[in-house]
Amino acid sequence: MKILSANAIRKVDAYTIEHEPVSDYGLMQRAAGALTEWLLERIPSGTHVVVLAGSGNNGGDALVAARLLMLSGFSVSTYCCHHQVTVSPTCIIAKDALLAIPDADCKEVAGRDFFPRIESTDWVIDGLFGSGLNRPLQGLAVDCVQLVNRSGATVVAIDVPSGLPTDGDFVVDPELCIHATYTLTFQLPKLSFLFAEHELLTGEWSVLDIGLNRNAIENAETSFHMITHDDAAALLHQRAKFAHKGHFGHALMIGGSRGKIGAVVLASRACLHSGVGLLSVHLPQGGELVLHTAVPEAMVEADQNEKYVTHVEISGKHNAVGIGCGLGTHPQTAKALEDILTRAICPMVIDADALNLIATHPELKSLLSANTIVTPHPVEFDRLAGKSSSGAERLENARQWAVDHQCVVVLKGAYTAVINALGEVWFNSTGNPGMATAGSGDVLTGILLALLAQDYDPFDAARLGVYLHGLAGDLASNATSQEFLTAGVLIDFLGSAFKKMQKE
Ligand SMILES: NC(=O)C1=CN([C@@H]2O[C@H](COP(=O)(O)OP(=O)(O)OC[C@H]3O[C@@H](n4cnc5c(N)ncnc54)[C@H](O)[C@@H]3O)[C@@H](O)[C@H]2O)[C@@H](O)CC1
Ligand SMILES: Nc1ncnc2c1ncn2[C@@H]1O[C@H](COP(=O)(O)OP(=O)(O)O)[C@@H](O)[C@H]1O
Ligand SMILES: [K+]
Repeated sequence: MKILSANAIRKVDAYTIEHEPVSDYGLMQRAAGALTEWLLERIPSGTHVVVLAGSGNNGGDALVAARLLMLSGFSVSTYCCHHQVTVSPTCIIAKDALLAIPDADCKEVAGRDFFPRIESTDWVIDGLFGSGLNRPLQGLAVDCVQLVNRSGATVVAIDVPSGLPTDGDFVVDPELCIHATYTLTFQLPKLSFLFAEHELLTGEWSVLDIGLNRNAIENAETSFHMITHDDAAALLHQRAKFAHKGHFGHALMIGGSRGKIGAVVLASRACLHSGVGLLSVHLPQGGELVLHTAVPEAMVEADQNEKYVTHVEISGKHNAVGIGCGLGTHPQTAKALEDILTRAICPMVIDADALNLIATHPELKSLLSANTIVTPHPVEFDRLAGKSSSGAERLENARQWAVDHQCVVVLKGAYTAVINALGEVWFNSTGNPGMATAGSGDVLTGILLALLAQDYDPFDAARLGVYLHGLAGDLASNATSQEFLTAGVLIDFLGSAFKKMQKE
């Protein structure tokens, strides 16, 4: 699923109006119709609704919704905050249609004295600004936003919470933006909804289909996508009837240090449960018995050192290497990492402490082979690339890093971003906060290693892997709870996640 910029959406909008039997106002009615349908299923009957309409088409949507809610029997008070001298022609049509209803309550807000009174039991429909916002809010709009935010009312933002830039192209002061309970956005998700700092502003968001032209969407250029179930399912390889374990690769997992053997155990278990043919694990000698006991399916290559990894034999027998889980950052481990990066010729996934070592030994970056997968969480990424002051800035830095190092960057989070060496970004759509628990990143590394060993293209492996990982988390939390989720439980649900991806 594409994520389009405000500008691209405007073009799709215009194309739809030009090529389909629908006018500007017709499209607005469709949008407001979808919105009202959503609202009617949720607003308790008898609720007083306050509608705030700006002077653009977002305001027009709000005015059409106000009319539809009135016709459905709701008590609706509408306030027009015309922050511009020119009001959009479609917005004027919508307003005239509202005023044509007997008893329509529609007031102009000419200053603070005209502001509505908002009760905490009210529902507010925010149609002040949508995708046309091009700068931070000022003046009366700010006062209006703050009135809404302090009211305690349930707030439904149309398309985008007013004050939030659709593409995340400027940093928003939360005081200058609507804090929506729900955001109902049209047709496609918006980039700025995917940054952690905007959760307070968007609340729970969902996408409403308003039937914009499919061809126009297909032809629109963008670097941003969301991974859907169908996208991920299409990447899954089918297994041949006569396949044997040699067809599914021999992976080498390198990790663990004293006190952190569990990380490599989790990653190894996840790898074995993700279809790998053979798995060898290289870990400090002290962890050998633990690994044999916890993961009997794996072969163990113990390091000469008891507590940390110091030297790994890299041979041609391995199809993929994973390194980093619980690895520690001992100087001798840094040397071993340098040696591995120099000699390994197969695809690699690099996580956790291996990334921390690269951050403290930047000369190692030049040893990364093309299409290596790196899986930093935001703090690890900032160590690698320098601090970012916002989610949007970190995403841009990660794109640049992927291009500069010709790597696949998996920037982990609630909407994990998988970025290829061209700077194209695919955001994951599965997963939940139950996965914010120790070791869930190790599970991801195990999955990715298994897919690489099975000869998946690294960018495909990363997209499929993050989707499966999040899906396992969703299935686990639905069957138990987010609180109950541990990395081990996540592995237990990997089987069901793969099953959901297979063709019926
Ligand atoms: N694209 C679509 O698919 C559809 C869009 N519709 C609605 O149209 C909206 C976009 O409408 P518009 O392009 O008219 O834009 P808006 O209604 O978002 O904004 C109106 C105008 O305000 C001005 N403005 C921007 N930032 C400002 C600021 N900080 N202070 C004061 N003025 C500012 C701009 O000149 C902008 O054009 C969408 O968000 C959506 O709600 C729907 O009506 C129909 C379908
Ligand atoms: N709120 C969340 N929603 C969805 N996924 C999440 C959330 N929090 C964490 N995750 C996922 O869990 C994993 C955590 O990885 P990481 O921080 O490396 O954990 P650890 O170091 O404990 O193994 C990532 O894949 C991340 O995307
Ligand atoms: K809005």
